[in-house]
Amino acid sequence: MQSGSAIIAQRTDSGTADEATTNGGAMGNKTAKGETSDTAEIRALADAAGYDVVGEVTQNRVEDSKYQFGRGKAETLAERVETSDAGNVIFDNPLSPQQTYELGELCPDGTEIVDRYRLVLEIFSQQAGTRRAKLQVELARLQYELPRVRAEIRLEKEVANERRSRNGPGEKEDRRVTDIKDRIDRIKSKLDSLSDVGDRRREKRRDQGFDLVALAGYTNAGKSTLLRRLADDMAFDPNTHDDLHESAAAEDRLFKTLETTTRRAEIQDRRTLITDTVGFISDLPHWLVKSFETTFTETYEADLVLLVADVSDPLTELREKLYTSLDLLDGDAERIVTVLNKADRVSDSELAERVSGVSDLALNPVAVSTTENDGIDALRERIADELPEWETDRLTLPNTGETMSLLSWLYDHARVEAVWYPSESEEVVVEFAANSAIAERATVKADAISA
Ligand SMILES: Nc1nc2c(ncn2[C@@H]2O[C@H](COP(=O)(O)OP(=O)(O)OP(=O)(O)O)[C@@H](O)[C@H]2O)c(=O)[nH]1
Ligand SMILES: [Mg+2]
Repeated sequence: MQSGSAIIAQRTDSGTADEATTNGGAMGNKTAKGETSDTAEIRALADAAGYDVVGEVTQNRVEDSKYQFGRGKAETLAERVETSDAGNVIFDNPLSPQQTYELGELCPDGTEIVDRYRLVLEIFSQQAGTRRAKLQVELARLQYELPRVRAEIRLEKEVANERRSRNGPGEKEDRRVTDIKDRIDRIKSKLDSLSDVGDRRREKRRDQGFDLVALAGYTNAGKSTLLRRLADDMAFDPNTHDDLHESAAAEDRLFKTLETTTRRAEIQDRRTLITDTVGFISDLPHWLVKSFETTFTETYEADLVLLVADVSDPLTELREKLYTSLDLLDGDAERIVTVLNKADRVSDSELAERVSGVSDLALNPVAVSTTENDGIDALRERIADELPEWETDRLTLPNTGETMSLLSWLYDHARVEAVWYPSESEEVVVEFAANSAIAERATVKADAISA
């Protein structure tokens, strides 16, 4: 038995986020009157894409191959669309190309049939701001289209064969497929070159003594808000750090963040760069997740991942979201600290219940309220604890100008613990702690001075 649901919706004029925003409470236990929790997430997604939802139709039964719903339900849906005068039907589940076609035939002329994947693509393309995000969305869209175009060609061929037509679709349609494939290849190679840039940038940042922290988690968990809370207000040189932005946009809306934003934060005495990433959601197809690979790479290659979750979600939902997030992180992330955010929305006993209820998924989670600035200091301590240990090193150098400039380089890139000038010698001794890249470079520099 599978449950299917569809919502009937109307595009708002602007199609933009702001006007369509309701609170993200559209999810889970916070459902408004008249909507079932079954449709909460698809409603929130529709809202994020700029639709006004005017009704819903749900059914519990085995999926029907023609309409996804059984015929009776599909007809009810079509009638409801007719009377509500809405132009869109949005299915929570993916639809096959045939189902999309059949539903289009059944509903009033001009009704747009949208499924979950297409809806997510719509949101993504509205949100994509940077070149990389645009390319990723375009890649996802082409990958969505490819099997559909293939199916369309198959259907056309069948129809042509039935009519015994001699001029059935041939080369021309095949070209539609090759066109899409060519575009996919081109976009992939562009993205590859952009991710090389990302690799080099990450390398360089480690060399500069930064620890890399990534924020990950379900959409609307509060990642961008937390980034702003943790970050220093320091402006960065846009020439060397072209993905560092003053702000990470936060809004109570699904998929607000579609590209990575990195900001600098001093955590205890560690200089970190914290990167905000695209939010997760369940039931996303593999190709869609893959198209955001460059975003995920930031997460995999970070020294530490903060997995943010909304602790005010009911326990089952919280568990599902954590599970989805961990699954997407795919065991690749080395160190994960789970942050249970929005603690201000639950009572102490509810919080305790959630913490013990997720103990198999999240060991020692940190509960915080980002908006109330509660628990943030404890989180900072925890981050500092979990970052890879710094090496402690001692260098003995001649007391020269070159040594002084190495010393000032160390002040910039490491934590200088002590400097002393042993009497009876013309030497300087410096003791410092640093990440391995910095410690290695310091040794190389010191060797050059002593040689
Ligand atoms: N009550 C409460 N609300 C919070 C807290 N932290 C964030 N929020 C709200 O949650 C909503 C979502 O926050 P974002 O920071 O945009 O969430 P996100 O995880 O970046 O979302 P995506 O970019 O879509 O993945 C916003 O309305 C925030 O104001 C918190 O500690 N308590
Ligand atoms: Mg965000």
